[in-house]
Amino acid sequence: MMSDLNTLTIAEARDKLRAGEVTSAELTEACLAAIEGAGALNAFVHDTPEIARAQAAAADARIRAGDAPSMCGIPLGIKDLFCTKGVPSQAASAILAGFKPEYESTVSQQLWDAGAVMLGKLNMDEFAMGSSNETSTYGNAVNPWRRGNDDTPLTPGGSSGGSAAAVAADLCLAATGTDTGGSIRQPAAFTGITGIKPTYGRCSRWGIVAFASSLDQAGPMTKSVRDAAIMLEAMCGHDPKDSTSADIPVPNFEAALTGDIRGKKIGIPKEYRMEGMPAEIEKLWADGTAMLKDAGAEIVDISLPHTKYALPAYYVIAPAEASSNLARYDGVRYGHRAKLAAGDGITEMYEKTRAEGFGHEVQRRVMVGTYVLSAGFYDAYYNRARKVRTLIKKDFEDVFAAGVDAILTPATPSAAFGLGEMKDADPVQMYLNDVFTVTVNLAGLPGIAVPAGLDPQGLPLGLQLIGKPWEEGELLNTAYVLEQAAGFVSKPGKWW
Ligand SMILES: NC(=O)C[C@H](N)C(=O)O
Repeated sequence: MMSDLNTLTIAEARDKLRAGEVTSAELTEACLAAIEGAGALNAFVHDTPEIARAQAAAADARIRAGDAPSMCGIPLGIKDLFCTKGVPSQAASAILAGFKPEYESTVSQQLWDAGAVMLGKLNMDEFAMGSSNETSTYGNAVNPWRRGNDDTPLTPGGSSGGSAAAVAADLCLAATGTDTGGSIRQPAAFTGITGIKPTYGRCSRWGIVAFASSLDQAGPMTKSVRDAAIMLEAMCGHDPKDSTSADIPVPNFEAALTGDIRGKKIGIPKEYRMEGMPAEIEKLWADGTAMLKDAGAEIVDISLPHTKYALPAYYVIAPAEASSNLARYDGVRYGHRAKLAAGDGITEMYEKTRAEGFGHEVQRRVMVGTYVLSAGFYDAYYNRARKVRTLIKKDFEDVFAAGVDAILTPATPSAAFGLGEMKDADPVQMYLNDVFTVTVNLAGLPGIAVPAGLDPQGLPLGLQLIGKPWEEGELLNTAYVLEQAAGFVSKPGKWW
């Protein structure tokens, strides 16, 4: 058996599987062994080796029979936010302790139908609320990257931190993530991997635990842009069970990777040049711009004037929707119910259950959300935020209407930070991580993070490309050009 099969990309593994050079069973065992040796990363929170071995055997039979879709036999990790039938699906929350869904999310079902293999469930921020994975009931996942020889543990980002850590550390070939305000792109950037949030409506949200329904989207987290194209195609498509899922044909995204972006217009938005932006982020952005220019793209300065209102609008709209979505966790239907004292009634049951079951960040969002939706404040906060959202969307529409094909920005305002460094600080500090990513969710656009360089301490940095709605193929192709030009091949040194 070849060694290090877990380090393969999806595309490499697919070609070897089809050529009969490896089996899915071998790939799966390599990943299971890698997971077993990576407890220190706390990336996988429920392993499913029996399911993995059975799916791998079925995939091998399919491949032998000549029926090998691209994802067939590929071992994956699944974010704990996806409901997986009979397998704990807790959204990293104590309130869903013991919850094993009776059904499978549409996205994960599509992956299994395509022959992919489930290795287990991945750590995340509780209900996807956070940017460091520190709000998880399982404790945080750890970034496999370190600053030089400094062994300070770093965050893998959030909320899809377990997915990012697992892919970066080669515990799986790829993973699913979800992105409400940056949860795929920020952890991808922090761990040197690729993550795409497709257009809102591309992937079905059915069976994915809801956080903020008008913003949530699923997407792949992978070791390359090609892998993102392959896996995204298997994840998206119309689903009548989700009314927001779009009935739009799914193209062959891999075929879009021509590497030719000559004549494409790339916009550089001046509002993303924040005051006090670290020099390494400035440099990364300038380098990325030069790479696209060298590849034949036309670089244009653009303005997205309402950008500065995006973060406040997001942190009104997302909590508002969360407070409504999370009302269902009441101690009655599933998950945790608090022990009651004699004389406690239903109100005490709700109060105690929710106080015990939800972590602090989730409680904060439920309170903020309830406040901004309350009768006296609805117009001042929620309605105003919705109007701002419309303006942000229009900023992008205007730029695309003027001929811009894609927009280049940094993915995050910094490299990965130390665990614990921001946790107890002002929550707004944590929210600032999302400053470059939330606009994309508010406007419903596709956005991709591509690793493009290292900071002076050797940590990965990512660039973000934002595309036109439903043009993921074009976006992936531009990202592919950036990836090839940046030539990011670094891997974290193994310490775990
Ligand atoms: N879910 C996300 O996209 C993460 C974002 N940082 C949030 O806390 O809302």
